[in-house]
Amino acid sequence: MLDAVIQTPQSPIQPGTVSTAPADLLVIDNLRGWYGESQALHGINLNVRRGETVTLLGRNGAGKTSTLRSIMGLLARREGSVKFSGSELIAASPDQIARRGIGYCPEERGIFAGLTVQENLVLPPIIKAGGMTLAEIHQLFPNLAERSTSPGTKLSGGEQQMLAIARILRTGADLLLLDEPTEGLAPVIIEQIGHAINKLKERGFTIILVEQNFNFAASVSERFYVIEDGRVVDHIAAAEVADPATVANIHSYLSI
Ligand SMILES: Nc1ncnc2c1ncn2[C@@H]1O[C@H](COP(=O)(O)OP(=O)(O)OP(=O)(O)O)[C@@H](O)[C@H]1O
Repeated sequence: MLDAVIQTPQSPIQPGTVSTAPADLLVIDNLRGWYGESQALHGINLNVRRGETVTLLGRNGAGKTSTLRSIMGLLARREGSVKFSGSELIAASPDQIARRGIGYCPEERGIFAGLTVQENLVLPPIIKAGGMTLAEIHQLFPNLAERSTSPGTKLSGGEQQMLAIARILRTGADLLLLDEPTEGLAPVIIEQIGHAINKLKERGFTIILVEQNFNFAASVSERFYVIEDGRVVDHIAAAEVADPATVANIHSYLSI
């Protein structure tokens, strides 16, 4: 575990500097974000390599959702640097960011209740080649194929979550931001979501996950960043999670 220096096996990063490793799909440097006058992010530094799944851990109010929203340009004011595929996005609009290939699945899922599963699924525009076809999405989430004509109001929480993820897979986005995909779901559904995320990893998607469910996060992630008070305070590689002392430390960060 690393406190003062945040680093990954292939691309060491000193705090406040930007990695230049070619495999880094996303590099965030000293990201600060505000809601009105209130500052939520005080200097986030992290990097995500192409094909990796990285989880942001931390207590309620630590700044995990705000980090995802900042990546998408959804905070009214943000400063610092967010580089995606080498291009700076800090001044880009949410629309421009989505068109670059970043898909956001918010905690509240945002399913349109009056539309059917199929209508929800085809609503977001395809922004670039390489997205999944409807047949591939139905293979990944068979429940959605069965519920194709059901209105959003009739879906279970698990089905809504599957639909929320499925919607961004068609668009051609290659970086997926998933905010608490297991929240409020039964263990059997969480298992299905985990299975789907592992399939997406196999397909080469890069994923940033926000999770309170550490056991779930550990089953799909290569690395973890711990966020406290709008800053990254620790970085943990999956291999370290085998160490009970590391797990105890993570639980202390999460107050569980
Ligand atoms: N819309 C908002 N307006 C004002 N302050 C906000 C807003 N959303 C979040 N905040 C504040 O920003 C800080 C970070 O919140 P954030 O939602 O990013 O935390 P989190 O780690 O995702 O926690 P949670 O799991 O509770 O969502 C908190 O102090 C929170 O109160």
